[in-house]
Amino acid sequence: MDWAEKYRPRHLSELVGNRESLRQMSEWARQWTTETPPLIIYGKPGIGKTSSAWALANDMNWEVVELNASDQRTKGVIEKIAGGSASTGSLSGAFRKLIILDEADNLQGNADRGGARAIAEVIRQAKQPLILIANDLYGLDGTIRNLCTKIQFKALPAKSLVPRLREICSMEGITCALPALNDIAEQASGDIRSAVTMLYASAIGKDKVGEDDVSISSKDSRSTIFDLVAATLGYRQVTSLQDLNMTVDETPDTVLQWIEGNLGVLPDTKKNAAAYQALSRADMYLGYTYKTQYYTLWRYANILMLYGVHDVMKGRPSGYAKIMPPTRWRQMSTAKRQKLMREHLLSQLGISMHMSSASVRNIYLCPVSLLARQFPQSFVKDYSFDADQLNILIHDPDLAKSIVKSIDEEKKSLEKELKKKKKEEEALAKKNRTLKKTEPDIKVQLSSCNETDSALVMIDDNEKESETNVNKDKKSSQSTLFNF
Ligand SMILES: Nc1ncnc2c1ncn2[C@@H]1O[C@H](COP(=O)(O)OP(=O)(O)OP(=O)(O)O)[C@@H](O)[C@H]1O
Repeated sequence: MDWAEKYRPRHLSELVGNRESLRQMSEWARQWTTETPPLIIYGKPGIGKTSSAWALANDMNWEVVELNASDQRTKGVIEKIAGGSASTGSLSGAFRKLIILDEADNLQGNADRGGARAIAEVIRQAKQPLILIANDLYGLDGTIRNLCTKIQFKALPAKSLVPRLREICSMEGITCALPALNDIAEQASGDIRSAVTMLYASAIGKDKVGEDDVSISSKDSRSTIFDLVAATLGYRQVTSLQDLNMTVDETPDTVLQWIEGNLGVLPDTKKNAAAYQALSRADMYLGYTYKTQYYTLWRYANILMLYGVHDVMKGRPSGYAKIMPPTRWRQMSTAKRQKLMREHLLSQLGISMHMSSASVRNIYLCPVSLLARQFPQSFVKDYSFDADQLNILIHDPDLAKSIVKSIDEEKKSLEKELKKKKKEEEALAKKNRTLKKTEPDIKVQLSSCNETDSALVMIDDNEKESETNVNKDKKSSQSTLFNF
């Protein structure tokens, strides 16, 4: 068994980091009733989302049913598992059954004809605790997203990974040099699964793991790109930048973005300009390459970006460099998320207005925004918008947040009331049923009453008869004038 699986945390207390998120999960589970909204746990891969859901179930002594993207996750299937009784009464003695919908951002992919809204309805009615797990919160359908309580899991800083790696080493009975552990933790970029797997790969067949074992075993592109960028910027001395570049498993345009992202602002403006000029020339060669499909030109791009920038940086004292992935990528991923959100909103509006998303965007977005500003509550209710989506239309994040919050609260209290009413109705129906059950006894009693009544009547009649007889007798026994 690989170590990532072998050392999967079994209890919440064994998980590293994200303490506040774990506390919220535990609180949710302890206070769970059929009225509690399901959870969405979201965040980067390999940081403990799935493990925490399993660990929670273990801590609560709940059974687990996990539905992955490969399973058929139709409305019918989820309904079958999540519906039914609120307690399992299972053979294992578990009181509840935690349903885990992993990769929930892919839920609609294989949904049945009812689609996401139907699944949302099933989730709303679920009689068992339910946790949805996703990498991208906005990959989830809006209706489903708005139904759930959201908990974010964040990637962990390298320093919090090292103790966990050390713990695994001691459990495996191996020694690992601290710089090697630091190296692994740095390279993992907050992904614990990747850190544990790297440690496993470095330690195969060894009792001791040194720094060299890590760099040899980790053919991870990020480790060499860090080296390459550090060497290009003059923080590290290497014999040949070109040779080092050959070992990097990245295309030249990615390397260029890494160098540009870590260039920073140099105090000497002339040097700054020269570095950017080298990058710009390299970029031109990349353009020629893609235009002509003549990949020999890559070499020119590489030489220009590596040696061009290195030449400017000459004389920098070597030492520690904090090399980071280009901020442009982070901005791009935020922009991508916003784009996804916008597209989803336009398609929702388009469906209700019977037109394409493009028409809504190009022609009607302005009047729709004005309407949304006038009637924000109706928009949120009709389209199940969350605060971010409403904000796209009304451009007022605080107002959007407060409107969505108040509607959520209203919805919750309404649902509570409905459930209360339903419970009352159920109780009344139950009472009626028990009354009906006891009715035949009453009938029996009544019929037996009738029988006694008739018996009494009979007795009465008999008595009357006997009375008349007696009377007759009396009469007959009485002496009359005729007897004499
Ligand atoms: N917080 C953590 N503490 C300890 N180990 C962890 C933690 N997070 C992840 N791991 C290790 O990584 C492995 C994978 O974790 P898990 O499946 O929970 O990640 P995930 O966030 O759900 O990833 P994905 O989104 O890819 O499913 C675990 O088996 C465990 O070995």
